[in-house]
Amino acid sequence: MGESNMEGLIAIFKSWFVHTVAAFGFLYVVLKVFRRVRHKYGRRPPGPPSLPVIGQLHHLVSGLLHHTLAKIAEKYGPIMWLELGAVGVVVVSSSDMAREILKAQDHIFASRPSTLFSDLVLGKGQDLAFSPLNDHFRLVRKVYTTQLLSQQQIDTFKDIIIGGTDTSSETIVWAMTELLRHPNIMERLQSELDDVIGKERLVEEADLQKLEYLQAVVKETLRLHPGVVLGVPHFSKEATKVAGYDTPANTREMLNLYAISRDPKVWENPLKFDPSRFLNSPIDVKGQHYEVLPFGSGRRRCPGRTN
Ligand code: HEM
Repeated sequence: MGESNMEGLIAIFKSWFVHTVAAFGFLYVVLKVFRRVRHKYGRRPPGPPSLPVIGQLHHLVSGLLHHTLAKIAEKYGPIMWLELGAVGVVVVSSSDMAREILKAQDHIFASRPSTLFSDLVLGKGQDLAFSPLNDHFRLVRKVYTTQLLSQQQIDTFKDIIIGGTDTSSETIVWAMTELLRHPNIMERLQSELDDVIGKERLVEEADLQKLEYLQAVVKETLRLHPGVVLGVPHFSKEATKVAGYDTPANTREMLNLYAISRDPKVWENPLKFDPSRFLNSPIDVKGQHYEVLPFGSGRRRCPGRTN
């Protein structure tokens, strides 16, 4: 091998060496930056592709929000991370994830976000529904449940309580709609009322225990048509982990109550209005069973829910 060939080989080796070292150096820096970013933001729940500035807002512009979110969840799973402009939102669409948020980590997720509406109209979290989780909340909640919503007070204030009028009347309208759509169910309900109450008097609260089928009709109505389809937004001040994913501090949580109670993995024939699924079933709608949560659950569950 001539001297010039040898020099050529050395030059190639040097250039290869320099490039390899540079490539490793670059990789090292990239990994360091990636690690730092990952450390800061963690492993977020999955979600649809986002755009600069608006985040994932463009996925939500058409259709009803709870329908759209249910559709997106079919692809990305029961816990999703959405950035709506500058606002980070965790969207929950299954009973297992709801149990995690409303039970296992209720102490972290039980606050409420401040919104323009709650600040301007409701006086910066002074009302119960939008109060952050603080001493004021605990006091108002106690007064609400022990004084304002005691049976005696309900009888007095029945017509002036604003919080639940829309939800309650909507539920009645949905029940009537489903009964008109299903004459056989209407007949069965009428025959229960005839047997237990008769035709001479109206139903009283004390009768409800004996009206099993009526209770099942109400539960099935609330399952298919929860009055507050996306619940009231929750807010977490602390960073935490849910199902192995990192959720950062100052995040809103949206519970798609509509999607949860129509989950085909939990409910057989979920779109069918069938009150008999609640007969002889331990599943109730009061917030202990995460398969159906029309009143939410945990610290922020609806205080207007009666027994
Ligand atoms: C069918 C009727 C109703 C439905 C479906 C319903 C549903 C709900 C839901 C889903 C929540 C949010 C729970 C959560 O954040 O986890 C809620 C909260 C609330 N509801 Fe109801 N509700 C109904 C009737 C009522 C009535 C009659 C009242 C008042 C008398 C009422 C007062 C409230 C209040 C004050 C909150 C906020 C509680 C808090 O943030 O601590 N609701 N309701």
